Amino acid sequence: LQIDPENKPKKRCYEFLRQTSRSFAAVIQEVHEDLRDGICIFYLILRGMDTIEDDMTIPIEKKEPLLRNFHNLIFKKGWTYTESGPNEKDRQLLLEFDVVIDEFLCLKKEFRDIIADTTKKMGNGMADYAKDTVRNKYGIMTIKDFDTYCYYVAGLVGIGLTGLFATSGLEDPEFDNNIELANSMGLFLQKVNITRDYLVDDQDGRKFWPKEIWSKYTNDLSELKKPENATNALNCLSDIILNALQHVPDCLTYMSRLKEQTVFNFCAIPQVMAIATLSICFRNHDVFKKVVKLRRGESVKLILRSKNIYEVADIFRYYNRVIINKNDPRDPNYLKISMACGQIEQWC
Ligand SMILES: COc1cccc([C@H]2O[C@H](CC(=O)N[C@@H](CC(=O)O)C(=O)O)C(=O)N(CC(C)(C)C)c3ccc(Cl)cc32)c1OC
Repeated sequence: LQIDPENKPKKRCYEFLRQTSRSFAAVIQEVHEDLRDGICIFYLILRGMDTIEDDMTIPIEKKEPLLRNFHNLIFKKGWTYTESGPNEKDRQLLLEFDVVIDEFLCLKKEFRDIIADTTKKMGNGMADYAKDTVRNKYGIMTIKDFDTYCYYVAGLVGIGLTGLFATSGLEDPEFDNNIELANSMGLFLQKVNITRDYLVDDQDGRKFWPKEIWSKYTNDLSELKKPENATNALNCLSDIILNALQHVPDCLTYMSRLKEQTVFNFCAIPQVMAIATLSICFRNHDVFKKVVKLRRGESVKLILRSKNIYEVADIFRYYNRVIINKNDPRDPNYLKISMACGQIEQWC
């Protein structure tokens, strides 16, 4: 029997975690030990699938079965993926994916079932979108489409994590019934990322902003970045931010129901970063010139403050006010924005 005293595979998984996302890795490492490994492995499996979905060098004939089959591949000891493109950010993770699989197989069965079920649904959703040429050519069409896409890539993560929290015993077993709220946790984060990443996605030729929104302001999403379209660009930006803001009450309700401190921090930190990012993006033309990022000092302050629902509600109220103060009566979305912010103000 070969015992690995320091259990190197597990260490290696946390090294991958640190490589993929420094700030978030630190938050995961603080999570209660009954959930830490489950969340770390879940995160790496999702990262692996996301890397395959993002890799434009993989032909759809190979990508589709890979994604649809990923929930089985995570049970295949020794499996790795060696054909990902040269510039793929997480190439190393896929090259050593057997390490992730070994750790996944050590998780308790309830965790394996939840992770495998989430991976299966997400893999099929990603495959459906990857092969849909209409969407690839014209991007996401309707707001309903937008919510469906975000459900597959982010809502399912919130729902899967909620299952892990409930199964671990650290949160209410009934916590599992907050499917809608868990979905909102994912949709809010994903929509903020899609809003912030306008330029990066435009440069990669990807259109995530739904046509039902941008077609009110331009004939082509890419045109919004031109200086002569600045007014339409800012009003379109308000429209998609309005869409994201509608998930905030659900996210606050979800967080108000969490009991365990490290689970709360793990959930709250990305949410406060998201509302801060969204408020900085609001009516900020830099969104069409670069990737708008929070200053380091502000992020650190937010991380230190997100300790309980009162502090988190305070933070949401503050950034909500930033949006209200920047709201412009000449913006066609002016009234809807003030209504959405009014709702958030009320919740807080
Ligand atoms: C209850 O639900 C959650 C509770 C806590 C955290 C997350 C969510 O937060 C990170 C936070 C994160 O990864 N932040 C990045 C910042 C960035 O992406 O710009 C980072 O800090 O590097 C995030 O963004 N995503 C990616 C998706 C949104 C697609 C799910 C994510 C991916 C895998 C996992 Cl296991 C978790 C999350 C939750 O998921 C909804």
